[in-house]
Amino acid sequence: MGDEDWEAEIIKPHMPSYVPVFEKDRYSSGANGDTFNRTTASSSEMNDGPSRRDHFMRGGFLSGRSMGNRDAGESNKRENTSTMGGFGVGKSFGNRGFSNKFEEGDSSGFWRESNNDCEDNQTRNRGFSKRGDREYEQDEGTQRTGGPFGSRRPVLSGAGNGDTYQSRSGSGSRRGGYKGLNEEVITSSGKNSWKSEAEGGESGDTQGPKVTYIPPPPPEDEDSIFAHYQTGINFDKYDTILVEVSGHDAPPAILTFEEANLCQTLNNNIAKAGYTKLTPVQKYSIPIILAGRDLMACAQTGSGKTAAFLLPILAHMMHDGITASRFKELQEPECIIVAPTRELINQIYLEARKFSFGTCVRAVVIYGGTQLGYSIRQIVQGCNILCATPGRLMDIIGKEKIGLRQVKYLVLDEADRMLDMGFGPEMKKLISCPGMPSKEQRQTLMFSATFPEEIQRLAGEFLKSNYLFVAVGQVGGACRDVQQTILQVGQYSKREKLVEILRSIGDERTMVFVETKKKADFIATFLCQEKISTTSTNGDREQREREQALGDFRCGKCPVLVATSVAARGLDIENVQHVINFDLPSTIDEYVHRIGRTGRCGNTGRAISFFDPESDNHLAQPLVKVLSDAQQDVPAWLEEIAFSTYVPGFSGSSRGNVFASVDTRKGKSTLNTAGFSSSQAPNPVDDESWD
Ligand SMILES: Nc1ncnc2c1ncn2[C@@H]1O[C@H](COP(=O)(O)OP(=O)(O)OP(=O)(O)O)[C@@H](O)[C@H]1O
Repeated sequence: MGDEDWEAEIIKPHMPSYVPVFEKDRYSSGANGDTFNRTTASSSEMNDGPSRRDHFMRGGFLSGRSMGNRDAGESNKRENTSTMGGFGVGKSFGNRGFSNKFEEGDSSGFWRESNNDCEDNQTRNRGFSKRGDREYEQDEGTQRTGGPFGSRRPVLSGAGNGDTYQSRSGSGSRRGGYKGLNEEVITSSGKNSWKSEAEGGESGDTQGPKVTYIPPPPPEDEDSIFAHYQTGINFDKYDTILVEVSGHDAPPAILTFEEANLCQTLNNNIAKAGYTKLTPVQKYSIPIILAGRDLMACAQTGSGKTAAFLLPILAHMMHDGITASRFKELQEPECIIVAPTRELINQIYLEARKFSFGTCVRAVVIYGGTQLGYSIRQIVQGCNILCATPGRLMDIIGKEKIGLRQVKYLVLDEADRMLDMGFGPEMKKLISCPGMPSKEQRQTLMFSATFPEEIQRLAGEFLKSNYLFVAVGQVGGACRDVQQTILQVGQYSKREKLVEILRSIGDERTMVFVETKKKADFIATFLCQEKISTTSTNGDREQREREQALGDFRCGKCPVLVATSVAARGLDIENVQHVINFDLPSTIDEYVHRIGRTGRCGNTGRAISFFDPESDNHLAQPLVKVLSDAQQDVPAWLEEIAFSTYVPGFSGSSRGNVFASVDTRKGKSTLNTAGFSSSQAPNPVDDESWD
């Protein structure tokens, strides 16, 4: 595939100038061989017949009927030349503009490692994230070795940034905004130095253009604040999901919002938000948080975890009174919420703003890729709930724009991500910051749909020893409202298959996940060329572009969003009916989060994943488990691959890398058919295990 002519494939489409230019030699070797005009799907894909392997049944894999998406027709509903320009609204790609040099004048040592938000951290993960964000690792690989598109040079032309190659940094750093520990900059003095995005951006450091982006303010009218989508037909089925609470003296669950005894304003806001009934995670978490207990809660994607922590925190704040006022010079928020991506933290902020509507509680959001001065101005106007991505939060703390002494609630959303090798060090620094109340003095709350055991152990450092653990359904399990299909598609057939599926889908909103940032751009351009209205978001795009892309997708202007894992977690977008894993992620947890962008809040959705036996075999076994546990059909060929790559002891015992099946304090566990655990041996949380 080395001599594919990529330029020939990306013939100048009738698109606005914003679409990135793909230079021939930068894609020419096409290492992934993703040839556009190939016609045949993998023949094995046609063979996923109903045969079953008894050994899999014995091995704990449930079998269903074979499946496969054969119904992808040739409908051309998506064809719409007038919308081709959906991808890439705004400026050209690549000219990201933050300094990646860290010459922080702040004295504290930890600033040396401070960095920016989610993706900054994810970028920083490259090379040492245990859980592997292929987007970033792959991108770095691309820089070094030619990567999936066979380029030795940066792929997207960066207007004006010169694309200076730095040996240890990924593309993101050059394009601004995505730097991290591995983005060392050698200063003129010859010393290594580190500079936060904010520093570079605000100080006008020559390493990159200033970050001047000020996000548009969200609509202020009540209708917009309380806009919501309808719960789906399966919302009531949530009641049948089993819940396990572990830890001592757990308060009983509540069954209705009334039982929570919230103040009238909160109740009004809940009603205006269209919430009439609690979801299981809310039934259990709200009383636990109201009782002042620390909590680690794990519940399926789209099942209302955000309100599960926001409502009781707000209730406490309303009850106890708040101290922050717009007239105070140093703002001291009572609550800090952190999440791994800019878009997700913005979404959480909007939820906080909704539920605190008409109260004296003021929520503020700050995240990377926006002007630091803007973040500061938001804070100084009064800040009770600070929603932040980690990098921007540490920048603001370092600049002494907030004090931490009043922090009573620390929330880690997508907590397993926040504690992994990428963000974990940052979080550890946060809890060690001067003024931050100790874990005994604050309430710490962690939420996610996945919670690997090793991450649960790390969490002990953040939580009081008597924290409660709530598991709704199967921890790490996929949402059952998502119909999952795995197709065997070799890398050379993926694009053709994607187009076939998208054409059969018509205008239904679809998220397409790919492995690398550059591939996201490329596939989006390719789809536009195919007259499928598409936009794209990934860590190489400027924040303004990311928000524009998400906005275009949300409002339906572009029904297809091509994204990297940056969009895998937390995003709650109405009416996403399909998720397509063009590339499977490197971990099964990421798969669970990705497909959770559809099938939310009782609605149904579909997820189609391209399984490439050349690269995805390591996922066969966990995939079979996830499919089986979610009562989905398991293709025979997938079982076969899973069996041939069988790892003894995998099934349910030491998930570690597969399922955090239970509260780790209970020891190794097995899952019964209902998805609940039985403890076998004590394995207390190891407070010392963080390193
Ligand atoms: N009790 C409820 N009644 C009606 N709608 C609800 C209720 N709770 C939450 N929702 C809605 O359900 C959707 C999903 O909620 P949310 O984003 O909090 O899910 P989540 O569990 O955090 O998902 P993820 O794991 O993907 O982050 C949101 O639109 C939210 O407003």
